[in-house]
Amino acid sequence: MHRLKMPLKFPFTNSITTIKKKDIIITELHDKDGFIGYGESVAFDAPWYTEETTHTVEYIIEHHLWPLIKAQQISHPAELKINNIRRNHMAKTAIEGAVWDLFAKRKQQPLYQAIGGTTNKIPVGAAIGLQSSDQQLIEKIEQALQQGYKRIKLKIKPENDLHTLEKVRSHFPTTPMMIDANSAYTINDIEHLKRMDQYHLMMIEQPLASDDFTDHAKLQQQLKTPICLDESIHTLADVQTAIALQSCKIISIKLAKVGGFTNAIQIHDYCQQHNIPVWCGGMLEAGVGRAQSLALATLPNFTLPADPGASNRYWHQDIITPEVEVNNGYVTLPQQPGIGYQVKLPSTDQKVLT
Ligand SMILES: O=C(O)CCC(=O)c1ccccc1C(=O)O
Ligand SMILES: [Mg+2]
Repeated sequence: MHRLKMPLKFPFTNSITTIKKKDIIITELHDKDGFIGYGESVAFDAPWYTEETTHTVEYIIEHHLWPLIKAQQISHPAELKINNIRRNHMAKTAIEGAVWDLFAKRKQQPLYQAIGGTTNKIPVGAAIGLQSSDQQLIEKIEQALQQGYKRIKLKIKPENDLHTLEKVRSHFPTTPMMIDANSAYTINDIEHLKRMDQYHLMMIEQPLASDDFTDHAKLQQQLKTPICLDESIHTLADVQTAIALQSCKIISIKLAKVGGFTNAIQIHDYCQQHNIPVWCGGMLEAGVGRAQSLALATLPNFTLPADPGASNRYWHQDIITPEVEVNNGYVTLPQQPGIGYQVKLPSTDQKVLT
């Protein structure tokens, strides 16, 4: 486990918190033949998005996950038995992602192909945090469009939301645009939220609480704008509940939320069978997590642009070479085995588990 601290280029603010730096754990998994797989913990240092933090991830890996898996004999990553550890999906992803990378490298295959991806060209969008003024927000959107991003996701919160959308839409009347509330509203805001229908947004992400499938269903019934669930979705059972209750029309899948590729693929397939489009949300990932999220987004039902874009959007310097680049709104994944990028890590703060 490599422990890194990476400062963001600029603070990223949502309805709950402001992120200025990330504490990241990169896992490095060795096999007896000398192959190396990498995984990433995308947890934050506080439990505002899910219950996990960088510290709980480190603890669970060292004291529970690694002891559980180190003697397991598997011939495919889907055989990994980690379900007797409840939840802790970010910790599991940091290990499971490394197992998949190692597996793909052993097969001499790009990770995206190993998981069943069908293209290496992924449309990506830009997520823009809350800004201190509308003018600043307009400038940030303009910059992102100039960098080639084709869809814009705005963080919102109840104060000023309609006013801001009015301003943004008057500057960018046709840009594909969506908003993410990170649970800032309640069902009592239903009349207020209905007024957002006039801004022809692609979706509103997670307007209500993360465990509130019934109120999301009530809201979706009255809202033309599609609801996308993010924080509500941790398991296939969550997806089944959301679809059965019609709590949303779109689902955001993140590896870290659902405990890795095997679960993410299952969720993707279920959504595809039920005509629910999915897209790959971002977690301000460093290079390893970014490459893995983008690999996931090559599955065929990821039909909407992904969050994870260019490395240099968030980082002064990423931990992979080459860095992830965006050209004309697309990331093109390399054809090298595994994640396809070289990982370069400082040798300073690491813990060896045997
Ligand atoms: O560009 C990104 O990585 C996505 C930014 C983002 O919206 C986000 C970042 C960190 C945690 C949660 C979220 C979210 O989608 O809610
Ligand atoms: Mg979100």
